[in-house]
Amino acid sequence: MQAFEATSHYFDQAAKLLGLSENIRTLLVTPDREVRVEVVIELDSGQIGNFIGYRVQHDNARGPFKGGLRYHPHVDQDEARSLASLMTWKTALVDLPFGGAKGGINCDPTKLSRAETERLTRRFTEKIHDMIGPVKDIPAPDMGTDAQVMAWIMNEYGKFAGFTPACVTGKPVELHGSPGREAATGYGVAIITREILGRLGRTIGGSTFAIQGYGNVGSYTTRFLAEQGAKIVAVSDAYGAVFNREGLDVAELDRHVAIARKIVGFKGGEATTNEQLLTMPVDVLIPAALGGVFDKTLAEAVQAKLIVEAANSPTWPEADEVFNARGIPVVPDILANAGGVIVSYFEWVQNLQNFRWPLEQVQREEERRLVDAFHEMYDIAHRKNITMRTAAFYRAISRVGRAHALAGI
Ligand SMILES: NC(=O)C1=CN([C@@H]2O[C@H](COP(=O)(O)OP(=O)(O)OC[C@H]3O[C@@H](n4cnc5c(N)ncnc54)[C@H](O)[C@@H]3O)[C@@H](O)[C@H]2O)C=CC1
Ligand SMILES: O=C(O)CCC(=O)C(=O)O
Repeated sequence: MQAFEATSHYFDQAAKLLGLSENIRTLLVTPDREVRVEVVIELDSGQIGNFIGYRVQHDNARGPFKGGLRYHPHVDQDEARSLASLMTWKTALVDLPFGGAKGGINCDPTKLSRAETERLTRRFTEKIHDMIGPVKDIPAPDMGTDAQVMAWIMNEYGKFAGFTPACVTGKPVELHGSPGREAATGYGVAIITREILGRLGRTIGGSTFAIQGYGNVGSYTTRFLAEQGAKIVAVSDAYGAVFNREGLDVAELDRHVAIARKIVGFKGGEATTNEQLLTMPVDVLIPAALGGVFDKTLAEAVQAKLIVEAANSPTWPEADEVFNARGIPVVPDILANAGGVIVSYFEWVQNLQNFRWPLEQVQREEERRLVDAFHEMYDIAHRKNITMRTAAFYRAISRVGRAHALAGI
């Protein structure tokens, strides 16, 4: 099974409950537009570097296409299609006036210099500039990209369209970005974790956590949970993992990562592996790195009592069934990590209005939207006796379906 098939499987589970006809299901599941471009740059060595970039625009019934750009060696058309579809359901679930898109470049950003990354980003923007823009499609950061990459996109896009900060979100705060966007996804994961634990009669302070991935999402999630008294017993990145039964000192860990650029070598815990981290006996397991992490075998070995999907698509459908059968609740990606796109929406609004919101307002509004969406989803799941994932898709599909019906074809 490939990524888009997995996302479509989750879509189908909820679409059946909604009683949608085959034609409407096809309309909702099929991407609107898919672009694949060759991106050729000169490498620092003087050699030519050939890369392939993608942008998939899934659905725009509720507003402009919206979604991140990923720089990673696994990026391909199918992954972009799957992630674009997830963005449609994510923006609808938290009721943003956007559709869904996703894209990226098949490359290893850890092997590119800053100058090479800039040339790659500018050339990719040049290739797709006619399909993006503030009322068409608004990219944002995802794995392997950050505020600097977004600044280059804004600058390159401006060469074609004039000064247009709302063409991309997740920009540096000094360059029309929003306060709170960098931390927004992790901040949201911590809020959602607090809410689900509350529903289960538990607290962040009384729970242990293992977190896979220590990039933007994983590290901010860890910090916000630690601030609320969480015992973080294990974290990992692409190079390895660290474990401390008594709880890691997160401030110390951050000091180590700031210098070493990786978790490996941190003295405040024992070295361990990603595989061990995923099967540790913790209260809450938070995948915050790649997709496709949990297959059936791993799902059977997981000992956590709750999973909060900070990463996109970490769970294959057969693993989802195992978690369900084992009574392990899974908070789905399209809600758990929606804080990022919520604050992207605030950034877009601020850019369109040439106005700046303070951080407190951004965080307050992010929290309100997430808390409302969480309890709405949780209540649907409870009432209909379905998983939180199916309830989330159910709510999102009904909103997108209604928009299509009202707009007409
Ligand atoms: N950046 C954002 O605002 C949002 C990101 N997401 C999702 O969150 C996930 C992480 O994204 P970011 O934190 O932005 O990426 P990032 O590039 O900042 O960090 C990725 C982290 O994952 C680690 N990693 C990579 N391969 C790994 C492996 N095999 N095992 C363990 N760790 C591994 C990397 O070393 C790094 O620590 C992705 O699934 C992304 O789609 C979702 C919503 C918004
Ligand atoms: O902030 C955004 O527009 C999208 C972030 C993203 O790619 C995601 O939520 O998966």
